Amino acid sequence: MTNTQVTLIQIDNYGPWTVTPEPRREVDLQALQSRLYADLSQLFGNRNGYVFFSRFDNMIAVTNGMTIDAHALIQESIANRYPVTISLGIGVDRTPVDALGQATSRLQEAGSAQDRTRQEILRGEMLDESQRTDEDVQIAHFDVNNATGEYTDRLNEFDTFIQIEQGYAELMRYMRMAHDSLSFFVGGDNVIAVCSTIDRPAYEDAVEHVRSTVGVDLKVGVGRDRTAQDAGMAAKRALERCREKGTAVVLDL
Ligand SMILES: Nc1nc2c(ncn2[C@@H]2O[C@H](COP(=O)(O)OP(=O)(O)OP(=O)(O)O)[C@@H](O)[C@H]2O)c(=O)[nH]1
Repeated sequence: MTNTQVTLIQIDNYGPWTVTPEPRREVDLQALQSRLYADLSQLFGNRNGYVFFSRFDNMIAVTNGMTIDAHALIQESIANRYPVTISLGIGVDRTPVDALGQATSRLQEAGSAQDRTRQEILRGEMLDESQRTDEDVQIAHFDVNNATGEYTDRLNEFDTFIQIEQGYAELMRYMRMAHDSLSFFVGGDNVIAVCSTIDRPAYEDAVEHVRSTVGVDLKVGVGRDRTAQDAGMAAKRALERCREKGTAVVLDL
């Protein structure tokens, strides 16, 4: 049974900051957002967590095994290096969506994302060490079949992007609605889903749903472990076995 610890990362009062004292250059905001994502990816990654960029002003991390002190250190490190601060809300639940819901409530209860006085909130529930098991995190790594031959080598980059994004949009909605799971585009033709306890037929249904709805062919490798990093690596190895065996779904559970 999965038990996911999710951290919502929110830049404090970012909207007003982007236009104070007047609108800041968009290229500078893009550089700030991508550097912040890169740093958070490394800071959480060094502690076996995964960070996904979602909207960049908000990011979602899977943080099983990370303590409140580890979160506080990351928060301090960002405040020391950036012109903005971050708030962190943490939740734990059987499904990733419910864990994110709890993490979100912690921040919403503390005030608005655009409240000048709501800064560097650090609140939430953490998995107790004694509760943790090797089944806590289930990660599915989805990949478009032959994206290079079908799209990259045939279409211009924008039309390729539309195809990949359509597959992603359909998959993220399906996994959210049918399985309370969170799917994130991670570049190229890859989507990583943080899942609830899902079995093989459900993954087969997800792949079939995306194929029949938007015509994008996927394969998926699934892994499970104590941390996002270990489950994610197991998923990548399972995806390689999809390639070797020519099958759509390989579970390493
Ligand atoms: N983020 C991320 N990107 C990847 C990964 N593997 C491949 N990519 C990206 O995805 C693109 C497509 O690579 P593949 O999925 O290996 O190629 P493909 O043409 O779809 O071939 P098959 O997947 O074997 O059917 C690559 O050019 C990379 O940009 C991965 O593990 N993570």
